[in-house]
Amino acid sequence: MLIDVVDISKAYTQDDKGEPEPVVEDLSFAVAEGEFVCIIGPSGCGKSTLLNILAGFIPPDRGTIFFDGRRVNRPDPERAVVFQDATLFPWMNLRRNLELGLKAAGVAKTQLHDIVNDSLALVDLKCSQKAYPHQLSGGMKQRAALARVLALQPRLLLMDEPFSALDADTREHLQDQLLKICAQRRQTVVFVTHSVEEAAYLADRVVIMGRPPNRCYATLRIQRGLERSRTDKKQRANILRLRAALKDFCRQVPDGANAPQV
Ligand SMILES: Nc1ncnc2c1ncn2[C@@H]1O[C@H](COP(=O)(O)OP(=O)(O)OP(=O)(O)O)[C@@H](O)[C@H]1O
Repeated sequence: MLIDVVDISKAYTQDDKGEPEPVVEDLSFAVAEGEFVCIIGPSGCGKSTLLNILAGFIPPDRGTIFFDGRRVNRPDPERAVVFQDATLFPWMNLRRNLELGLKAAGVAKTQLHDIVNDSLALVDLKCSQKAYPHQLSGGMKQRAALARVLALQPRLLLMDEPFSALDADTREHLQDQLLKICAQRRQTVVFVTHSVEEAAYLADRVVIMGRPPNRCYATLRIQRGLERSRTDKKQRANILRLRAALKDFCRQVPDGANAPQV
């Protein structure tokens, strides 16, 4: 397994005097190399917290994350993150934005040109390399943010609702582009989304997180035919199973119960 999440828990204190409120509790799952795993769950259930722990931005209070057998305890370009808002530097054109991340990662100057070209080509943005962020549409900015991260050739791509601010057509186009890139690179992805349809379309497996205080977790393997479809019978069944699991998870469940595989 590329990632092993072992019994992690995280609590936050909302003010200085209050008791820490658990956000993630005793969560375990694993992700294989090349697998696409989506995380879904109701608002506030700790999806972004989990992603930040996987990225090494924040430590869990208990439990451990292993990445390729090594304990995760700090951020690393091997585990790159794409956020909901494309955080591009507005005073730099696209090419410069991509170069900056590569320079910070210590990539040699002689390699920059080719890596940036390849990464922009992957997301169909080579023609816009001289454009500044304010000259790009929302979808183009998000593709640029993806290109910047792909340029680093991360072994794990962590994505926090990267397409949620986009219109439906752009979103579907980017989903397909991402899947194409993942197939080309055998990219491992952990992708947070609110959308059951998005999770069912993109994921090989979905981790479902329940709502506090009585939380539980389960994983669901997505069933599909040879071709991915947004509408076929298997896909409709996946969506229904995910919806049913989420509905269950938003209800009160027995304290500490860890749900079985859905
Ligand atoms: N740094 C922090 N300090 C205190 N509380 C926090 C902090 N970060 C998150 N929280 C709280 O932890 C809970 C989970 O937040 P998180 O953003 O992980 O949930 P989420 O499932 O990603 O939510 P959403 O779907 O709405 O984005 C929320 O109640 C939030 O207010």
